[in-house]
Amino acid sequence: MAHEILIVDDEDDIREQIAGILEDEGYQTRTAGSGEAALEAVAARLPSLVILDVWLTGSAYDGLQVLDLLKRDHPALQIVMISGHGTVDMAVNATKKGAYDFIAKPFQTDVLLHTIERALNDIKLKRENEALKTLTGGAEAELIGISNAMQEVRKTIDRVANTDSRVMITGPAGAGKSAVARLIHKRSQRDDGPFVVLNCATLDEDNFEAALFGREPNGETARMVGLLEQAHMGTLLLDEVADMPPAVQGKIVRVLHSQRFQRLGGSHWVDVNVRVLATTNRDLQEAMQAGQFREDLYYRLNVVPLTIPPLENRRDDIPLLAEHLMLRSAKSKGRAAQPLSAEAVTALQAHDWPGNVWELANVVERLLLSSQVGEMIKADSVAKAIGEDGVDVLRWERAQEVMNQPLREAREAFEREYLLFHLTRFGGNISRTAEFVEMDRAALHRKLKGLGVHNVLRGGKE
Ligand SMILES: Nc1ncnc2c1ncn2[C@@H]1O[C@H](COP(=O)(O)OP(=O)(O)OP(=O)(O)O)[C@@H](O)[C@H]1O
Repeated sequence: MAHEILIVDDEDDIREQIAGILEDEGYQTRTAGSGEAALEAVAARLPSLVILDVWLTGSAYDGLQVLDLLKRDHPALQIVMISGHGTVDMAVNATKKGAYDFIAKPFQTDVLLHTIERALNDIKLKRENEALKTLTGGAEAELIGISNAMQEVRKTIDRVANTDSRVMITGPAGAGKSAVARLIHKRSQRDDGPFVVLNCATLDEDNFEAALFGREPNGETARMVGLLEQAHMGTLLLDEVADMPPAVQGKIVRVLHSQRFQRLGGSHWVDVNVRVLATTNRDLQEAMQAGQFREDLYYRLNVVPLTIPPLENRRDDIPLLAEHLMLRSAKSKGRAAQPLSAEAVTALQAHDWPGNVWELANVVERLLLSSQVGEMIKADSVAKAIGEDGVDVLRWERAQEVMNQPLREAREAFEREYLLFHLTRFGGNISRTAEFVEMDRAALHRKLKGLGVHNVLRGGKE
């Protein structure tokens, strides 16, 4: 995807000259002749980078003030300053205020191009580092699997990744839907743009629209840039899209049609260029029939349907997945990976994995942590690691305690243990737990609160 660069200079011919140079290099450009026009242009649509003249005659704001204002609202925006009267002081001041670099006029074309390239590469690196940091949360774009089902999934990815088609990824919790979405982004020409995830299951209705569309500043709150805008030139994943509140569903249909929207409290239109992918673990046909999911949104999102079967229906994938997850765990824990014996792999293949790859990842991590360095992992350790969740939480002493309580308290104690067990099993993820215990997410939240175990979720993933 071509990067879009905003050029801010009060001199028409310099603006045009820079725009010409950049367009020849394949960049898209926009121009602004004053500080005010620059602020408006950025508010209308976030560019990849801004080239900003320090001296803006006839403007209410000079370049350094514009720099301040842009950095305040968009800390990650890269800004390269230019000036005809560059002094070292000015350059130092600008970089202290957050400018990426400072170029003195008259500048050579290759200096300008090199600086821009460096700035854009830095953005990409930063994003990759962020992705790496969340590696254990599933942010890598790697898809292991040799089963027929996964080969089909991979074929579909190959076919659609490099188009702008919307893809609806369906499958049970932990099957790898987000992993597939990341791979689609990684393989697309939007690869150097952002990959932004909107988790529809965790946002409450009141904050949903602000998170998605952003908010103009008012007396109390600063401007907030929504996820839709953050995904400009990249991909937005609507994770667990069935949980999107009905009012937002209607709004997003319009955005998908027009690629523009208004921030909350705002009146101007923000144009975005975003590819949208969605995941769901619910049957959307059913949700539509129940009046919980809009038909028009369904048809807009379901351009390419892609289904990931549960792990128990593709046991061929388990050996390679286990090995991959072992390496991943070992890396994140700073330990050496431990070899799995053939019997251990067979034992892993025999289990049904209701929590799918998440559960497999948990068990593999437990095997790693409980084994001695260099020790071959055996089948009985696997059986123990799989069963351990239950033994850990529902301990016999506690069961005896429960037996001595009146029914109401015993039931509460059981419910608490039961839900904690499944929450632990699903890494603190409410949506996945709710799906497994067959409860509505909101009802599960209320139940946990009622049982006084809501706090264990703090810091847990949703
Ligand atoms: N085929 C795969 N190859 C490698 N890693 C995988 C694969 N499938 C899943 N994973 C890993 O397993 C974990 C769960 O996968 P992911 O988050 O993509 O599942 P999901 O279906 O989106 O589940 P949920 O919506 O419940 O989070 C992640 O850490 C992911 O990286």
